[in-house]
Amino acid sequence: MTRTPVNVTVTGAAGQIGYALLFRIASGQLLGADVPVKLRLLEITPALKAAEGTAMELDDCAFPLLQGIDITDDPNVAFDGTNVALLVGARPRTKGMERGDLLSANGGIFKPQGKAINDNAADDIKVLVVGNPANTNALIAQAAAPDVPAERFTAMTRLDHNRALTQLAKKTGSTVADIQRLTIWGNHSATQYPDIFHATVAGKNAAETVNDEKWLAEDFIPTVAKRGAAIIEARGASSAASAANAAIDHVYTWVNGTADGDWTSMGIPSDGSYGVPEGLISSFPVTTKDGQYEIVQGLDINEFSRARIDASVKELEEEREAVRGLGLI
Ligand SMILES: NC(=O)c1ccc[n+]([C@@H]2O[C@H](COP(=O)([O-])OP(=O)(O)OC[C@H]3O[C@@H](n4cnc5c(N)ncnc54)[C@H](O)[C@@H]3O)[C@@H](O)[C@H]2O)c1
Ligand SMILES: O=C(O)C[C@H](O)C(=O)O
Repeated sequence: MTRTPVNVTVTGAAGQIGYALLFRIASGQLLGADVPVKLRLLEITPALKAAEGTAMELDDCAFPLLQGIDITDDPNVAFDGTNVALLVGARPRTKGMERGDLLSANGGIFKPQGKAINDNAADDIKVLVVGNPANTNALIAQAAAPDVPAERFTAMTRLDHNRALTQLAKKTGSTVADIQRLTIWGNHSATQYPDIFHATVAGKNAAETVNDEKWLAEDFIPTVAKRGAAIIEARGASSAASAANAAIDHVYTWVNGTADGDWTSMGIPSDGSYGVPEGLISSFPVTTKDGQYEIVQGLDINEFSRARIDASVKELEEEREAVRGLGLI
């Protein structure tokens, strides 16, 4: 039976992440190896020609699942009938900046895009915000889309999750496949909290296996939280292939489900769980099934974790106040 193609919109399609992302979407890695896709590429006018070049290369791959590519600088066209929207297009930070420094530069992009999603997208729209500061940009887009269920707007902390998996695997001499139930809490920023207290390595509690609070506080957490800056320092440009990979992972897991007994991390609107004020888009441990996610409930949060979750949530509240002040929500 022929399946109806899923419309996938990628903003910032001519950028670094766009280039690493589009070919993987078209090859079936975003939604599944049997799901045909139509791509919509949104760019600013001066970058349309570059986006056309990428589309030519997509054509030249002859991907069996790719059933069309539209390129536009009009958000209303880009989000028309869209089922999955990847909001990547935004200015990346450069050396010495924090992601929050991008609030006013990038915040203005997400309000009109949120409105265009509200007015044009398909009823089952799922949105992933990658452009930084991702959590608060997701909040801005969501606020501009009152007709779309709030929980469809998510922000990417899967890159942080993947970074934490690898650091923990290295420390414990295991592989990432041995690790389950790791959590990123809070903001995709230097205040984020990668939590290993509920994680397992080969079935054993990760924090007990590591048994080294100094490493946790002084090595693991800062390495994960500041990895984006370390990549910028090393590459002279922000992460691109690993960010695209995380975007693929985020949507694939949202649509296709988490493995039994495991969970993942997603930036999602808080329902008040774990003391995170309702409505803030904060990272939580989530399970997914049938295209829906649920926050993992009932985890014991120790003092070490509580202080760090609270600090990141405080930053999210400050960002929310800042964008309120800018009239973006
Ligand atoms: N959440 C994460 O984990 C994560 C990881 C890596 C990068 N990022 C962020 O992703 C964003 C993109 O990074 P990049 O390296 O691809 O940047 P880039 O500069 O290479 O590309 C950005 C693209 O967005 C386009 N763009 C700008 N305004 C737009 C608009 N209004 N509509 C559509 N397109 C628009 C630009 O023309 C450019 O082609 C940055 O904000 C970066 O900080 C987030
Ligand atoms: O750090 C950045 O500015 C880019 C991205 O958010 C990352 O985490 O690599």
